[in-house]
Amino acid sequence: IYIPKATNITNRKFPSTFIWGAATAAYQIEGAWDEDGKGESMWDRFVHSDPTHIDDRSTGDVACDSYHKWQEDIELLKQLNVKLYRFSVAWTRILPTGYLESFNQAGVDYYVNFVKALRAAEIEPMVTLYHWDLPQTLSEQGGWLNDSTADRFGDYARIVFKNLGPYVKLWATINEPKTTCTQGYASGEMAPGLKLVGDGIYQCARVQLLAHATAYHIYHDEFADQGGNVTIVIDATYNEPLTDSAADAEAAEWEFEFNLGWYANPVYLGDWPQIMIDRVGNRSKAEGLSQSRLPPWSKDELEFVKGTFDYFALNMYTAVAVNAIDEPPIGTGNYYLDKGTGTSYKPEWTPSIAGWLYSYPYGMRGLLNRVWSKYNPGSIYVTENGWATTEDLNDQGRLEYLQGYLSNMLDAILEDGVVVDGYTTWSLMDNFEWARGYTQRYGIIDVDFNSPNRTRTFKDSAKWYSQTAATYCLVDTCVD
Ligand SMILES: CCCCCCCCCCCCC/C=C/[C@@H](O)[C@@H](N)CO[C@@H]1O[C@H](CO)[C@H](O)[C@H](O)[C@H]1O
Repeated sequence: IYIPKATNITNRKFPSTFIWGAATAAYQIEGAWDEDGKGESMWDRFVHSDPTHIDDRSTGDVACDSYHKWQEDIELLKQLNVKLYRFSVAWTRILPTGYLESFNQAGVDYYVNFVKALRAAEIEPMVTLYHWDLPQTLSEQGGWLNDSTADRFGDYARIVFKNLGPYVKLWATINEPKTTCTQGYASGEMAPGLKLVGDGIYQCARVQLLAHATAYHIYHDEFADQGGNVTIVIDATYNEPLTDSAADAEAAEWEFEFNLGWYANPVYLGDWPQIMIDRVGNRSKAEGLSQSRLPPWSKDELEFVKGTFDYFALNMYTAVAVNAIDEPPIGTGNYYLDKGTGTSYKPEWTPSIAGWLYSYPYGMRGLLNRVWSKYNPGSIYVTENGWATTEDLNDQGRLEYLQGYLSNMLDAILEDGVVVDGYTTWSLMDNFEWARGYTQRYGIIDVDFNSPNRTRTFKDSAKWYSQTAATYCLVDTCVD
């Protein structure tokens, strides 16, 4: 793949208050899948039950071995000059079955030691409570289709808040609920591998939002004295109309609402986006259903979910070109048909080795502006942003992607007045990339998965990022 040089990189400095960071997730880096009392998660079951679920037949059983190498990881963060580390807690280390009776002190001790060590290194922990590794026991009872999973999530969140809370000020409840619902409960590409693209996909969204709100209220009702901030992590694309037509502009708006709005609207504004209520409702009715496949909220639920944010956590990687299409035929209910849009990528955007990820740096500025003006969140953290490559220490393509996206982020901050307080690049190091196994690398630090030691080596992008985090400058020399 030819990757052109990024152009027009700003030589202005980031504000001195901006926080540079890196991100990971428990299942993708920890390994030690059954050690020290940890229970089985739905990802453990997914990879073990059928190796063909994963492109290279690999697992996260060992991954980066960060469960044992966490002190080394903190040294890497220090060398990177970052002041923020976003990582996730494995639910099954704390509650191996998801139920309180299975409480595992060793899991709590592990993470308490970890956040204490981060603080000692002057690195702020940003803790994600759930990054896709649901306890298998709960998954067998319906997982994110079962309303009671929201209560189990509350039980788990309370334990983590109580024990880690003295050391943590930034919390994220659930990572990318949309990806779980679309790929775990609809395409079946991710755990738990279900294909419920008509109704389960919508119920999954509802239960995850209830779980998020449950944790948010527990924090603010019971642990307000800790003074931290809680939100949900939502992933989004920048949706650019394919052409200048009014129809494509409207389609891009629908695409936005059926993706980001699906999760952000209930939390930031209240209720599902109106276009989803209308389109799924009308299509459900035409299918002869008595109720919309998009489950309506009760009045109490609406109030419970609305306003459950202290900042906006945004995962942003790619842009998508959107076009209007003829109304899809009524038949079997399907989220993708409900959406009523066509998606593609523009030829001038640069492809990565991941089929879904194209580089269009302006998309970062465009999306930040949209999120800022639509949801008025007060503060945004970009909690994931990164580039897929094969294994390569000379990752100039990643460096240029990050430079371009961060340059546009700075334009949003300085030119447009968007408040972006911090950034955690995806990822600190190469890791288990879900259904892609180890075939796609997102780390700025290389991990040698063939060595028992899981040797870590700075790539070119990590060298550049550590300089940037130290100087607040994306190029060699900046003006103040
Ligand atoms: C002929 C062309 C057809 C084009 C079809 C276009 C379809 C557009 C679909 C856009 C899909 C965007 C999906 C984006 C998903 C990401 O936000 C999500 N995968 C990111 O999740 C994080 O990914 C990281 C790297 O993949 C990492 O794995 C992390 O754990 C995730 O949180």
